Amino acid sequence: MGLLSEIILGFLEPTWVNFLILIAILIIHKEVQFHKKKVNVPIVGVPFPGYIGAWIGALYFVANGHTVIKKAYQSAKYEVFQVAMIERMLVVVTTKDLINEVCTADPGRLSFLQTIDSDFQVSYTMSREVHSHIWHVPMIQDKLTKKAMKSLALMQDELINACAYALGHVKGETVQVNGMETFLDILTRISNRYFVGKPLCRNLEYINTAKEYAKDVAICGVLIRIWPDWLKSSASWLCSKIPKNQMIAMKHLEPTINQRRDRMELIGKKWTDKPDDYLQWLIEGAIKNFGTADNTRDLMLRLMFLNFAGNHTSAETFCMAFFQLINRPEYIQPLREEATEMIEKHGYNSEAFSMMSKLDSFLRECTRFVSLGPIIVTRTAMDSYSLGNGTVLPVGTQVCMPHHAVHNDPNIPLYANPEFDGFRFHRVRDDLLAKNPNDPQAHKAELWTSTSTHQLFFGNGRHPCPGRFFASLQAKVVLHYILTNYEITADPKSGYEPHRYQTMYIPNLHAKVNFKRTTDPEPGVKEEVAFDLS
Ligand code: HEM
Repeated sequence: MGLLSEIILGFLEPTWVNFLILIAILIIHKEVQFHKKKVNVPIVGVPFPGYIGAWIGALYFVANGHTVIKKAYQSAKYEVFQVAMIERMLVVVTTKDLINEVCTADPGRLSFLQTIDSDFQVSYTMSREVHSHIWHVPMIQDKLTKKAMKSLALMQDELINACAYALGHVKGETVQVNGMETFLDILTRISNRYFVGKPLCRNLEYINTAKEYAKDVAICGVLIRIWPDWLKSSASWLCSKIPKNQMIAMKHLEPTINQRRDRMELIGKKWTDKPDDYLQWLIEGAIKNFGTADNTRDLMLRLMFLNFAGNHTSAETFCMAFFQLINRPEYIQPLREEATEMIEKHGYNSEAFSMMSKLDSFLRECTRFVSLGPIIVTRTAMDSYSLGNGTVLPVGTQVCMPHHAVHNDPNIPLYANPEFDGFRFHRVRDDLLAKNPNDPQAHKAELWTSTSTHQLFFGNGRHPCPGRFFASLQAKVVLHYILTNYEITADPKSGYEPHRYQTMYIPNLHAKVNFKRTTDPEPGVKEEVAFDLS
């Protein structure tokens, strides 16, 4: 064996010396990054200036990121500040003008895609191609939203089955479930009814893979990005779950894709009852873009990207709102009454749900009050970028905005009283309607899906979430169904406050909820669930 191979193999041994070498590499790498991307604004959350202080600050930030950012924003001392994280510094802008500037900046200079690339290490996790040619993204807003609005019956059908399966369908029976796990199951199944259709959306192995994907990508993104480029490929060995899940997804999707391609070739335009789901739009999109849909793996990766972008975000948001409802049961009755009134008036369709102003307000208030993290809309400087106030961001600097602090800022008139007020946004619409009953825009003011410098939950500017209309409709439909068919009660042993660490707020993953079915099961659902379980 050559000397070089012996040295390399030596490094693979799990010894203390090798561990210390790795830590040294990590520290040197962080130091180099720190100096290359030095921004001349105050660093908050560090006990004292300098290198050691930044390390202590970074460790403190893991547990207290939310308070560090909130306190810095509330102090009103800084237009721009930065925080130390383990793998990098992060710049935060606080004024309305700077927030607007970053949101609307030229993506070639302050890039969203580069942020996704470095945060989730796309080349090692989701594949470079899916990320560099994103022809599948516009379909979310164009086709998926329209399809969901038009065919609510599909959502209802999947929901009835998923709830019967997860929450029980026997009248009078109480089932206790883990909230987050259950909502992730239900919402992933519903989304996949629109992504791939039946029967795949009820295949337990496929759904499990679709659920796991986002978590794996997020974890692996962190595990890989902390290392210098030359070590990333080796670090990606730690992430064997992603290729494994891609293989499982391929196992389930390939036969369906082949079958659809064959039918398209054979029947062509005369195929009148062809599926109308995201997978089909992908196949047709590939043919339109490249003249062929032969690259099955590419189609699978794009579909899994959709699962990455939509499942956990929707489930965490829903769960977070649900836990707040559990803490505030006085909202249940008014929400039920409004839903009944709107469905009686408009029928069970997307219009009725779009007119449930109290429900929309409640959901937005939950996401304002708790949220999924302290920061949002992170952008990476592609060249040296001067912000409007003169702050220079060197190449590679990440800049973001403190949306949770903004959403709780009493100086913004809409949030003058930042305490929880579930119908805050409903009243805005009500006031507008009282002033001008014929104003068709009044119903659309300050909706949950609105985006602005003071409503940043779904992003704002160049890259607002294209899935937000789908996610909003889905959350409303699911919440309405649960409120009309189950009695919900808190588990006295569970806490419903979110876990908060670094730049993430996650609903309490251990919290349980009791669901008591109050209505008879829908016809046929019992048999269908039994069949799906077999
Ligand atoms: C409540 C659930 C959701 C939340 C809170 C959420 C949040 C966000 C946010 C904040 C952004 C913008 C990030 C930025 O500007 O930096 C975003 C982008 C995105 N979201 Fe969502 N999202 C949700 C649901 C969904 C769903 C259901 C889908 C797909 C069906 C989706 C697909 C995407 C995609 C593809 C982007 C990137 C857009 C682009 O490249 O311009 N999201 N999401």
